[in-house]
Amino acid sequence: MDAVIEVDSLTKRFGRTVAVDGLSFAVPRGSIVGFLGPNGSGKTTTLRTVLGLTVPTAGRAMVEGRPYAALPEPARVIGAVLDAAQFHPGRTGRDHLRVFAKAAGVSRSRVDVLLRLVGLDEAAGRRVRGYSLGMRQRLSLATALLGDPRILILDEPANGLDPQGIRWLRDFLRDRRDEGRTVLVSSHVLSEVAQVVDEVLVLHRGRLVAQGRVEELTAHPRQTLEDVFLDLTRETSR
Ligand SMILES: Nc1ncnc2c1ncn2[C@@H]1O[C@H](COP(=O)(O)OP(=O)(O)OP(=O)(O)O)[C@@H](O)[C@H]1O
Repeated sequence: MDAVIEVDSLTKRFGRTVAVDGLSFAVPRGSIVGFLGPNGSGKTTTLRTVLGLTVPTAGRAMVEGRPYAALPEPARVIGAVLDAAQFHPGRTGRDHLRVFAKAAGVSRSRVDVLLRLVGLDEAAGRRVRGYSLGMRQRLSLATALLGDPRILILDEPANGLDPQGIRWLRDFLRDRRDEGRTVLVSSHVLSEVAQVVDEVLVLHRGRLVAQGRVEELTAHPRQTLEDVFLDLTRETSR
């Protein structure tokens, strides 16, 4: 397998909390992988480690064979939407992207390409303070794509989106995959991503409890992925 992300025996402790507990997995190139688990199961911590934002207690996370910090042109390799991005409310969507494009050494012309791609071209001249949550998510996605990265990491991108927004997001992810990109997308609500993912990783209390293609995990014809997920992550209160 041509793995673009490899997590190897990763452990992260915060004081006495074990957020990630000996986690290993690989993400194949050109796939959409769902990173699933209930609240507090360690998804964000893992994704932050892949992006070099959290230092592991033990183990490692590699991107295209190197730790994030050793990537020669990280913006061209991996783009991320981690949490509801912070936008300057008085800035227009276009200005927001221009500021980030400049910082990333990306040409201004790419800003308009991306605004069209995420369907914000008409709203680009409006201030972000008037944007809906869905529009902010689109702007975050455009920001993550500035460097034309081969890999996208999205932490709970469907949070707060309405059904149209979720459908738009699914189509958007499929289109990125069909361009040959790899997407690792986390969610604690399985139904948001079940239709679009090629594979899922199910996390529970910092450990991998299942990994595989959706149809492999739902061996029984009447069993849905939701059933499997709930079974695997029962007694989740922590
Ligand atoms: N900076 C931190 N300091 C202390 N504890 C932390 C920190 N970050 C995460 N944790 C703890 O580590 C555990 C895993 O958290 P994490 O955010 O990785 O889970 P998650 O699966 O992303 O959850 P959610 O779906 O709620 O975002 C939780 O118990 C959390 O409280």
